[in-house]
Amino acid sequence: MYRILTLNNISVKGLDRLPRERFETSSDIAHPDAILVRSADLHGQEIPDSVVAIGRAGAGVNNIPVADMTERGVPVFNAPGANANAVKELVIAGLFLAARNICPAWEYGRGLQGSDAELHEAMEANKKRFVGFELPGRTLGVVGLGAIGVQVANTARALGMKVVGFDPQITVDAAWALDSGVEAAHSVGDVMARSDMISVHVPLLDATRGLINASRLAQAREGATLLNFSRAEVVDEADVLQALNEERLHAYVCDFPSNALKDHPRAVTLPHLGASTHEAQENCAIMVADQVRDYLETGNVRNAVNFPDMGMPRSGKGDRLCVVNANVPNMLGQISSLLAQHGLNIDDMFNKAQEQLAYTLVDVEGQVPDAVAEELRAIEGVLKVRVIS
Ligand SMILES: NC(=O)C1=CN([C@@H]2O[C@H](COP(=O)(O)OP(=O)(O)OC[C@H]3O[C@@H](n4cnc5c(N)ncnc54)[C@H](O)[C@@H]3O)[C@@H](O)[C@H]2O)C=CC1
Ligand SMILES: O=C(O)C(=O)COP(=O)(O)O
Repeated sequence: MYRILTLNNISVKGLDRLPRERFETSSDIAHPDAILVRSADLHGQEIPDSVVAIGRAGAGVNNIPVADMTERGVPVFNAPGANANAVKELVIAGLFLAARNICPAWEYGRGLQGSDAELHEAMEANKKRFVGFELPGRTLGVVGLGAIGVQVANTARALGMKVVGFDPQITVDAAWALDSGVEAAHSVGDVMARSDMISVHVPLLDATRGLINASRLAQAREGATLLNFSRAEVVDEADVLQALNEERLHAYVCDFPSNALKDHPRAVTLPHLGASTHEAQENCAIMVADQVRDYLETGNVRNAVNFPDMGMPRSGKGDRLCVVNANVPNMLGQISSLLAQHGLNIDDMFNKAQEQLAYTLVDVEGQVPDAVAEELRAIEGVLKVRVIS
């Protein structure tokens, strides 16, 4: 029986992928084999030694201590693209919110008082305060052309916008998926300078913290709109507030309220709703539950941010050894010699490395005694050993 600790609401459609006879899932489990999580912050929390996998039912993994998990030989899975449409739809809504001044106009409408005739007179007299602009012909700048950025760029093109995009590490798949009318910018500053509206879709990393700051905002067009549905920290909040107050920015639409921002008349702060659709929650939970289940039951890896993708069919004759080790010379040699010393014949073997870590699947003929697994664990550089019967 595998024990899965769930933090946050994980869609039941995902949990249903874990058969009850082999998986116990609960928000209260001691010594779990795996953790399923959404946005709960695991930094500084004790992650039990029993944990061999973490699944993030979503895209961003900045709430998980990935480097620590890598050192422990624990893969961190996510669900790339599974919530991209949901985020894209909210970003497109954000373009309209800003372009047509919908939030302040709605607030004005709600604040009207008097008879219907008085309301009518007041609104007709005041609607000029909320005159907006239309999207066709305007330029949207997209920073980060991954799963979400590509969809935002393509939809903006379909709405008649010009689009410029910047992503120094765009994948071949993303480049193929991108509308051919999207123009390449050569830096974030270039995006800022060429765009009427800018939307940021990068992960939160040391390199992207404060990516949009005073100097980048100084490169933006007068009256530009900034949208941030990635992470609050990607944008320097004080610098954005200053740009809003100096009316250099028309609006800031984001998914991250703060005390400084939430009441600003030209900030729209949604409560981290980007992925909050039934569809996205289900897609993410199903994808990540399948991946974690596969890893626990077969050792195969799909979509781990810190492990190489690996799949090897079971040879069917004996146990499977899953060894996570440092990516240094002679690890495979040591593993196979130790198995040979104990008379364990290797039936099939697959090894792949990613950065400082390597992962090895070994199907042996017969069973791997506990003592052999312990000897493997004692090899310097071996981080994790599992035996799957
Ligand atoms: N508001 C919400 O509810 C949600 C927020 N997100 C956030 O959006 C982020 C992006 O999500 P996806 O598009 O699914 O991820 P992704 O991994 O498919 O795309 C991210 C892209 O950003 C690019 N990138 C990294 N550093 C960059 C830089 N300095 N300049 C330009 N591009 C850079 C990468 O090369 C990659 O192509 C997530 O990491 C997460 O933080 C994701 C889903 C929901
Ligand atoms: O997928 C992401 O990165 C998100 O930010 C979505 O977060 P959530 O799962 O809605 O708490």
